[in-house]
Amino acid sequence: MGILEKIGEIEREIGRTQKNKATEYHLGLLKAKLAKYRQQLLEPTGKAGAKGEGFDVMKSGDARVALIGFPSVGKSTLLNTLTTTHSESAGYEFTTLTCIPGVIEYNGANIQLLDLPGIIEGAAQGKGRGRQVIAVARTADVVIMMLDATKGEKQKELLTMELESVGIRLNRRKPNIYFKPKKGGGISFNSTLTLTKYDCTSDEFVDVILGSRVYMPCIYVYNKIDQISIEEVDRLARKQHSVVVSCNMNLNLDYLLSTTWEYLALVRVYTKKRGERPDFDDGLILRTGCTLEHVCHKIHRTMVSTFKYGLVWGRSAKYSPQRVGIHHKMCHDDVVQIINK
Ligand SMILES: Nc1nc2c(ncn2[C@@H]2O[C@H](COP(=O)(O)OP(=O)(O)OP(=O)(O)O)[C@@H](O)[C@H]2O)c(=O)[nH]1
Ligand SMILES: [K+]
Ligand SMILES: [Mg+2]
Repeated sequence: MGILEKIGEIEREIGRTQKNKATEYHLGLLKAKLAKYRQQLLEPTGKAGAKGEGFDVMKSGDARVALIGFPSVGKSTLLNTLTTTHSESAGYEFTTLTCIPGVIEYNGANIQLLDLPGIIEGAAQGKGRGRQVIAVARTADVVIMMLDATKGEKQKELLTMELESVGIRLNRRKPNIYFKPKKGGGISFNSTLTLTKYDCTSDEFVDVILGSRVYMPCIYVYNKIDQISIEEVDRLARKQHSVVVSCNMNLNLDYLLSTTWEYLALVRVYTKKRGERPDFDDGLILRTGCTLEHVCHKIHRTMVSTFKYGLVWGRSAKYSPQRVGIHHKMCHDDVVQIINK
């Protein structure tokens, strides 16, 4: 019998079995068996699979967020709640076997949210399809590490180690160092600031030398808070970079969205024509720290060459409107009018 048939058989048996105290143990065994077979589906088979096909999904929208976590923490439930896409969610592990993209609309931006298979210890070495999952995470602008609030802190440590082992640095700043190889061998390095003993650890230095490191913002999302005490919720909510939610009960998901927006570091800027009202239905989505030059580029590639000055209303303006040059830094929800030569 093939794996798929075995899976089908167990699923049918689970479907037939009434849920009650007497069958609880038996159902548990069935789910464990199901998870085992589903995990085998994830394992690379034969030569072709050894390399493992990637989960390449086209990038779309203004930014990308990847969902990383152990099996059954509720990743698919989150995707189902926040987007119109459906991803199978169920009470057994390895329900999701591939990458499923959905879209969150927030502040006028389209944010691509990627549901992924659960990863397990050893993922970075290729266990499950861990490598492929992690490869997708690398392409994201923000990682949401989903954790089961009813389980210990161990999951966070293990996942962080898996990601670290392949060069993904979470919530850490890229050290301010650059280097160039010297002609006669060796390297010379330089810092953009004066280094003190504490500015850069030897590990960070190795990171810079080896390159291929990615520094990513990460939100630790503790799901299933409906299952824990209020004191415990409070404790988890106070942790750095953490948000507590219940995907099933729709608790605190608004806060998760606003935190995601903040970590994505996006801003929305509106444009207006002379004598007209701003078009509040159609903002431009840019990165925090962008200047009027970025805005011009976003409107049209030739805009910069004809730019004379800008008029800005909003938080970046000292008074409204303020006449500004091309290097003016924009704030979220600013309105700008561009005057051409
Ligand atoms: N109590 C509780 N259960 C939840 C919550 N969110 C999800 N679940 C349950 O957790 C189980 C797993 O949910 P999934 O969405 O399939 O989890 P997943 O992380 O996508 O799982 P895999 O794809 O197998 O890795 C399901 O039975 C969900 O109903 C929550 O907020 N509270
Ligand atoms: K599951
Ligand atoms: Mg899933």
